[in-house]
Amino acid sequence: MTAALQVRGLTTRFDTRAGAVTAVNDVSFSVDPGRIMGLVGESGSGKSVTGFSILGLIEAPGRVTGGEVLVEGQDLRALPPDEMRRMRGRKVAMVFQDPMMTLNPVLRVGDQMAMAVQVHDRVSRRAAWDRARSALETVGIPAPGERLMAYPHQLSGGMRQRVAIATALLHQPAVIIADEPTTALDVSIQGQILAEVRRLADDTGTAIVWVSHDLAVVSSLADEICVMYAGRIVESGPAERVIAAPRHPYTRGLIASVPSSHAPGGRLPQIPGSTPQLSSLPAGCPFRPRCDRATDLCVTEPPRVAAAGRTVLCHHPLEVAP
Ligand SMILES: Nc1ncnc2c1ncn2[C@@H]1O[C@H](COP(=O)(O)OP(=O)(O)OP(=O)(O)O)[C@@H](O)[C@H]1O
Repeated sequence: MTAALQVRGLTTRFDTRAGAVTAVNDVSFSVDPGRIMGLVGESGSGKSVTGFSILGLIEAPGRVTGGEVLVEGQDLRALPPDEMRRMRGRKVAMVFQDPMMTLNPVLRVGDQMAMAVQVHDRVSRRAAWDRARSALETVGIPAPGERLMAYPHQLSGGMRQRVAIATALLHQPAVIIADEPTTALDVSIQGQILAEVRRLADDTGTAIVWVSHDLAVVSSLADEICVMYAGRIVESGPAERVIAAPRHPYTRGLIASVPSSHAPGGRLPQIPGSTPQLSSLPAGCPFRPRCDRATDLCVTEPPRVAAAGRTVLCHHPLEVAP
């Protein structure tokens, strides 16, 4: 099976006053059709920059300096800018934390979704509205005909985010990059949307990259997980295995700090220290100053991939029972 999305060696740098920083450093992963990949890590780890880099949306002072982004086998980075624009929205779509990044406040939902259809496809207005209606149905919006007539401000936050997801679905893209789309919503609405997203991946075969700092959300939704730290993927693998038996000390720390993994009222352990400044990363392993397993080797040598079948960027990965 051709992967819906294959990212190889993606590297993105920003030229800042403090010097050049590598916000995305040799990132590789692939997502098959209908699968959901959760990209997790603390704030500043490079998740959003990864998403924007895939979509070719990095602007100065940033630049994608290397790597390949294959969508259904086609390298987006090799496309001329106008073809890349055509791919965006059609083959690869993005959903943001704030749905108003996608929605136009002065247009009815139906009008703007129909316009989004007609940007790429020459179909009648009627056919475009029909497609908008069925996209709303796909994300579980009740009474879609009424919602099409509404303006965005007449909808609840959860409903607006569903409309943004439906808009991303209009052209049946191979890949959707969703950047913290449920973070601003209350927990029950978030749960409903996550269930719809799971169903739409299964039903439509769209591959989804779900960017989140919230490991609890990602573990309930994703098939695979990639954990980012300081611009690198430090651990990746099937979601249930990564959660049940993390091998990177950073992943273990993230899991331990998820509230649901503890008795109510108990104090949550936090990973000591804070995320490093990309402009002044320590030599060796960037996680070393926060790691209780670090040795002299970690001070001098950057870690390499240390496990077969599962990526773990660590000199001293945790052992797991076979
Ligand atoms: N416009 C920019 N100029 C300079 N550096 C940038 C810029 N955008 C991002 N960076 C660098 O890239 C790093 C990663 O940012 P990114 O937004 O991808 O983090 P994130 O993991 O998505 O965090 P969050 O969850 O807070 O959005 C930042 O810490 C910063 O060093």
